[in-house]
Amino acid sequence: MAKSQFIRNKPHVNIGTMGHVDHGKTTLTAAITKVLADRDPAANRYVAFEGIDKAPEEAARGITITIAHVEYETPARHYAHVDMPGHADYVKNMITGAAQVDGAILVVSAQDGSMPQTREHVLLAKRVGVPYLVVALNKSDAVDDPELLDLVELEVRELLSEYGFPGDEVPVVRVSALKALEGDPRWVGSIGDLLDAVDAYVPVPPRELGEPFLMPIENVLSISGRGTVVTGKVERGTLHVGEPVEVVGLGPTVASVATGLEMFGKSLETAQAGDNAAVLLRGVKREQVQRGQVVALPGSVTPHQKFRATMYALTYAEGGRHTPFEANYRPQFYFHTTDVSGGLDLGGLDLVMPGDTLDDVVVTLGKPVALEVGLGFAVREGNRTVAAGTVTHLLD
Ligand SMILES: Nc1nc2c(ncn2[C@@H]2O[C@H](COP(=O)(O)OP(=O)(O)OP(=O)(O)O)[C@@H](O)[C@H]2O)c(=O)[nH]1
Ligand SMILES: [Mg+2]
Repeated sequence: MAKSQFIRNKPHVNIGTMGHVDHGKTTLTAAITKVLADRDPAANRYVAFEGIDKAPEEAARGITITIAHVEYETPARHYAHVDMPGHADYVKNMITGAAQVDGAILVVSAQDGSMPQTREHVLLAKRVGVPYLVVALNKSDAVDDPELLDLVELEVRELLSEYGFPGDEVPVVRVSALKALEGDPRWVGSIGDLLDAVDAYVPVPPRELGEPFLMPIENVLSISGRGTVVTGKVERGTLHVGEPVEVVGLGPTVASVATGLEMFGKSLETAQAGDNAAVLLRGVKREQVQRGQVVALPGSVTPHQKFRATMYALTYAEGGRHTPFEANYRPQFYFHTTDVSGGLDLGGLDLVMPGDTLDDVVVTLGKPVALEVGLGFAVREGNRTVAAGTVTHLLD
């Protein structure tokens, strides 16, 4: 299959949209691709609203396109943009770092102002270390009174400052995603202003290119005539076509060689930290690999079932429980890209209240996972994230 080459001629930056339900995150994502495709059709493709949150059948063709990723280019940069489909996914993905972004666009409806999930997302962004936020004051077309817009802007700046972001400095851009999609020149210009603000305000982060290669698997595809392909975001290091890798966690470690690499459907010679890559694995059957494993430099990470950790139990206002949990608690532990069930030894405590921080708990997992000291995880019940933790010592 002849593929065009991915040209790494601009810095690559990962961003995403966050904000309260219905404030226009998906419409804005579509509008950004439209405005950029109109400006530079050679570099950009318009992705309509309907094409953004759902899994396209073309997943098998453009093998790197995982569900919610959209790519686009400004004159300065190449962006991968993630539009989280729902609140629960958002919280889970943020807290585990699965959707680690270099910056985020906080979408706030100018009609409604800051709402509960706006606050919750700002708090989580701070807690998980999203370094930069840019505010899109969306639906500005629907507010006639400029003083009202000023008021909403002030309120958002205060909210940001309350959670430790530089509320006075953060760019706040008044946009209308809907009118920009309809081609209204004034509002098309507003999307341009927003992109300029993102280009200028969100720096290109240092990438850990010298570290051992690691990519948590998000998706597994079998491409007829080629073999098994795994996709995910490269967390660190670099991988060249032809290099050996191991697939680690959840079952026996699988040794393979990366015989092909792609990004957004274009072939790559080298995948590197920050890329949303697809890796073609030589001699691996589809059933041998799964979401939740990692692709790593051989010998660099090992599977473990037992570890010590620090943990923070989310409050009800942060989306956590409103009741404490007790000894013998058996929730799900979300690592990298998947849940594994396990037990929590509270080290003599009887109860953990929402809002508590625990310095030393022991977790025993039902299955081995590729673990390292410093790795973050979420503790979940059903779809709800109730706690967040960090691995401090590996035991077994
Ligand atoms: N007037 C006006 N309406 C808008 C604008 N942007 C989005 N909308 C409308 O707001 C509604 C919600 O938009 P979405 O883009 O689905 O919002 P969302 O934040 O992605 O919503 P969830 O994914 O459900 O959290 C839709 O009916 C949009 O047409 C805008 O700039 N102006
Ligand atoms: Mg949406």
